[in-house]
Amino acid sequence: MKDGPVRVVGAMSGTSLDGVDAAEIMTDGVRILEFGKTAYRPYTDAERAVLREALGCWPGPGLEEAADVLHEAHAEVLSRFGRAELVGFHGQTLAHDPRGRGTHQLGDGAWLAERLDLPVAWDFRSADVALGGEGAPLAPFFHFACAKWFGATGPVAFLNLGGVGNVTWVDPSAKAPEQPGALLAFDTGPANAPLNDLLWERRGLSCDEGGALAAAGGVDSAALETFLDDEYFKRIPPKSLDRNDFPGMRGLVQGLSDADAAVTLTAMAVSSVVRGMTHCPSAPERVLVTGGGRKNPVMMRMLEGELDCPVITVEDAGLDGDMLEAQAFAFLAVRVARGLPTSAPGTTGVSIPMGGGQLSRP
Ligand SMILES: Nc1ncnc2c1ncn2[C@@H]1O[C@H](COP(=O)(O)OP(=O)(O)OP(=O)(O)O)[C@@H](O)[C@H]1O
Ligand SMILES: CC(=O)N[C@H]1[C@@H]2OC[C@@H](O2)[C@@H](O)[C@@H]1O[C@H](C)C(=O)O
Repeated sequence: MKDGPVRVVGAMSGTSLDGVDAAEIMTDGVRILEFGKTAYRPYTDAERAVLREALGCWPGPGLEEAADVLHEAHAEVLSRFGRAELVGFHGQTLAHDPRGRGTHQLGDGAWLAERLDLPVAWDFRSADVALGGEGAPLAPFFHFACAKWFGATGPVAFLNLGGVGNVTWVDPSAKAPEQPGALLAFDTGPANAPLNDLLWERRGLSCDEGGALAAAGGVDSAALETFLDDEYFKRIPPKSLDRNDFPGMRGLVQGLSDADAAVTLTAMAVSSVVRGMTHCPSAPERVLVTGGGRKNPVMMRMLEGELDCPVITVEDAGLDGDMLEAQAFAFLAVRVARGLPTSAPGTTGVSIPMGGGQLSRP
């Protein structure tokens, strides 16, 4: 790849299974020069059902239909961009068990490279897991570049409220993200996934739009306490989660009305973030919220009430909270192509800073 900044497009299909986000940035893999075009390709209900069916599966036969759905959705959304130097393709996490069977992102970057006639960086997580890391979260190196981009002067935290929640504490005075002490990142707990699953099962809806159902309910504090007793919250980070790692959550809200169950699951997401923040090396000056949960006013109000530092959205810092993960995998793609590290002891717990990912050329 030529030296200096390049135009790169990243694509992410997240754990909430809503669709594919894609975004272009101009970067040298260290600094963000410019944010560019973005695009979103929602899954149809039928496509989502195919992907849902594949959740929990490890590589092997039987995933052809899910792979077709994923590949075609990506090919379509990525065809909306002008010619880029490189594509970053996260794929769809189907299973994540870093201390056991590994991590599995559905999607073949070599196929996509042929289809788009472009180099594709992909399989971002497995090398980190193979070297003893959690394989997630990986957005933190990009969060570091974002903090530099908007000129943060003191520690800040990025909080992603997707299907799963994750936080990145950033010290923007560090020279590089792989420098010891620059970053601490980890998954906080389940965020929107259990809420979406509840709404889907009970009402055939994809999410609690605007937190409307939660706003009408009351938190069941016994269920919340039981949830917070889980040993995950005591574990020292880095640590990561699979989408369905808290299977007992459903049972905890089973006997509750729809509204009480929704607000209790919302409170569980928020309380796990609040617990998580106690692991940060110092109180951040601000928490910048990204991901779909920032559009849920009940979740946001609870966070503001429970965290003792200002809570803002990433938009307040000039960023795009719908596209941050797609942009992250564009940024990481350039780091993969240039042999730069993509994870470090503070982000995935891997023993030394390391570069993951594969690069496939057409
Ligand atoms: N207007 C809204 N009201 C309530 N919830 C919303 C709204 N918009 C989005 N969400 C929630 O945010 C989710 C999508 O968030 P996001 O796109 O950040 O998840 P993801 O990227 O798939 O997940 P992850 O970051 O775990 O990979 C939706 O499934 C929904 O639960
Ligand atoms: C294994 C996996 O896909 N993890 C996702 C998931 O969704 C949110 C959270 O759990 C985070 O750890 C990660 O995604 C983001 C993009 C990351 O790697 O930073």
